[in-house]
Amino acid sequence: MYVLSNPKTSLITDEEGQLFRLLRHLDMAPDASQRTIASAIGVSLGRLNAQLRLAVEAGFIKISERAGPDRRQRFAYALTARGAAEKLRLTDRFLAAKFLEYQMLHAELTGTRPGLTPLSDRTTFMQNNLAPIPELYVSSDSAQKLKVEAADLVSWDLTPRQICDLELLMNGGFSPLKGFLSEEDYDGVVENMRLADGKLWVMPITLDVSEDFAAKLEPGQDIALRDQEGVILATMTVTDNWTPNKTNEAEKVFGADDQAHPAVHYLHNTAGAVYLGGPITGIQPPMHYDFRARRDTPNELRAYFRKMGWRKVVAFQTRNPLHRAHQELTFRAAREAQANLLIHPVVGMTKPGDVDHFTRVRCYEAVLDKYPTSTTSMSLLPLAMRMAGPREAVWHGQIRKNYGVTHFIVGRDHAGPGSNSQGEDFYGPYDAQDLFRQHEEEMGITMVPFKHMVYVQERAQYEPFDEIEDRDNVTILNISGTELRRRLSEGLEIPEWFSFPEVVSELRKTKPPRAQQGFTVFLTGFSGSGKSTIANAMMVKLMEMGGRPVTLLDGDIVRKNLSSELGFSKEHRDLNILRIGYVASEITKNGGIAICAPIAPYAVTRRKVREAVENYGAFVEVHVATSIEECERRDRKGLYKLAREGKIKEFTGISDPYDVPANPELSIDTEGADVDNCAHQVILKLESMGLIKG
Ligand SMILES: Nc1ncnc2c1ncn2[C@@H]1O[C@H](COP(=O)(O)OS(=O)(=O)O)[C@@H](OP(=O)(O)O)[C@H]1O
Ligand SMILES: Nc1ncnc2c1ncn2[C@@H]1O[C@H](COP(=O)(O)OP(=O)(O)O)[C@@H](O)[C@H]1O
Repeated sequence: MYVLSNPKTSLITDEEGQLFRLLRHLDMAPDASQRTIASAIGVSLGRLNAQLRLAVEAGFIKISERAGPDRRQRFAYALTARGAAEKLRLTDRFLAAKFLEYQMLHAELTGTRPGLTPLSDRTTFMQNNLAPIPELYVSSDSAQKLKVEAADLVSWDLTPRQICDLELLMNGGFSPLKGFLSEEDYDGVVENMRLADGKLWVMPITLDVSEDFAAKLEPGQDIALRDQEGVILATMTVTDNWTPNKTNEAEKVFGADDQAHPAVHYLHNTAGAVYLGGPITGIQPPMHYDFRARRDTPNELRAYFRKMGWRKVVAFQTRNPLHRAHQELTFRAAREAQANLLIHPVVGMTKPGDVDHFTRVRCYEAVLDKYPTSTTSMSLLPLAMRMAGPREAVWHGQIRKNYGVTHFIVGRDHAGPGSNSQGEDFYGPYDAQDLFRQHEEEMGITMVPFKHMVYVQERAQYEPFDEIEDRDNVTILNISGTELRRRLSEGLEIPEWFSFPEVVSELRKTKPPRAQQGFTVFLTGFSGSGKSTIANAMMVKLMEMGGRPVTLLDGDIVRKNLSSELGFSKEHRDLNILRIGYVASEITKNGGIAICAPIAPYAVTRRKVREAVENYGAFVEVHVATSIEECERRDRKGLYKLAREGKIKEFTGISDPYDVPANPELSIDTEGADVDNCAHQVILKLESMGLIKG
């Protein structure tokens, strides 16, 4: 048994010291022989043997037999996931002990008390924000070994948000966290923004999984964490496994259990029911193929600041394209703090509906040219935002501190989630600044607060709104995010005082005016109501106009090709409609027009298709509202007769349900109008929605 010291005190026992040296050596040089290890860590062979035995018993290392003639090299030793976690824990304690030792020695030599800032630079050790920060990765040799070992473990396939969280856990961006929160830490964070040991931490970073997955696990079991391609990124020792009270989490962390808040919506609809907690052993970072040169870990940024001699750095967090107001704000912040500037945009996950990060990074690169090159830098942060306003601001500050930044800009409504279900703001415009201020000192990063910046036409410059004394005598201009989106979607002018032409041109490329974007027309109604006939007429009219490719996904045609194996049970109909929805959303995403004409009898499924399409463009639901009597009278295919005779089962409108659309964009009465007129009604609707130009 190892005698481990009390983690609350900084003293380290001899045994811990030896264990640390052993684990460190095996991390750097797995497979070394006993002789090499003994000489590297300075112990006798006999003593090493005893140590190895203890470490194997504790599950920190594993022994394998090696083929070969040399008896002295018969065994190979390598770190296990548990050993790697133990090494990380000891590393922290070692650092703390060494710093304490340093401080005491410093105090003795300089006659000062420990904890005081040293009197002269000569005796200052490396500036706090520039010293390397502990990561959770093992060495690349050990990673190779652990990967093989982890292949036998139960695996969890990480969600996109968990991949973002894991990357920042592993690279030190979420320091002091060493893994996904334990239940005790989670409770502390939710209730009073502190970990169980009292350290400030405001955001629950939890590994949410399904109930089925959680039920398979034993306490203390190691699991492999894989990315969406199945690559093992880390292992985790599951120490905690619990069902959280999500309502309480929503109220305490996000301010209300209101699903208009994107993170609350995620919590209830996307996150798994059970949380797992435990330490992480990092094997490799998630792979990024985009903008690799613009991505830095906390240690890489710290090294960059060291190299550049940047002692003070002010960071600007953003999830939006930079416009002139932001540039002015960042200039002023850097001037006020007399610091260098880091543009630190989030490229992990932001608010649903935001401009995608590919477009944004191209915009940032265009704006970067307008800053003095030697004073400003840009780096991309793979964070999954929660839009938690005040708590999010503090979290952002802690993360930036880990990245070596000394100052942080907090503006109006920092990380605001928009309006709640009553149409009111979730947080006050300066709540984030207030909470940040309360914790600023403890975090060790200084806030640079900013008020709302507006453009004063007479002086042709941006000014903080509440500092404008002659407010009544000048013209104040401002374009809100909503107004900007409207102008972009309608192809209207965006003035130069608002944004840089390069940025506007990038945004226009990604978000062309509505009349050039893709969209989906979704016709629904009984069999024989006229869906296919109207759809065909519309397709011809749209093709005559030209400009965008038109694809018809008719019920019959889809059933012949995409869904040939399906019948007419509820499950099969839903599957059929979701497939149509998926294809339509892809067409819409790529700028085409999709016309769908299935019966689609279920409202819930139609709603899912709407949501999928609306991620990329407009969804126009058209109810072809021909009565069942008229459809039966027409009985074009003779199916109604068969249905009445019971020869076709589950026939929509006869022996199967149809949910009449409650709020379709258009409802057509085919009994009082001819086909051409019905198709024309749809065309007029598309025109009124700005989707086609008249
Ligand atoms: N039981 C039953 N109920 C409804 N319809 C039936 C059934 N059996 C076969 N058909 C024929 O299949 C066509 C409907 O397929 P859909 O893919 O549009 O249906 S659904 O949306 O998946 O419910 C439908 O074509 P349309 O007349 O073009 O609507 C029918 O011709
Ligand atoms: N105004 C109208 N719009 C569409 N179809 C109509 C109209 N008036 C009569 N019809 C007839 O109704 C039938 C509709 O069949 P179809 O388009 O195949 O319907 P669905 O695709 O909904 O099953 C066709 O025979 C069509 O000529």
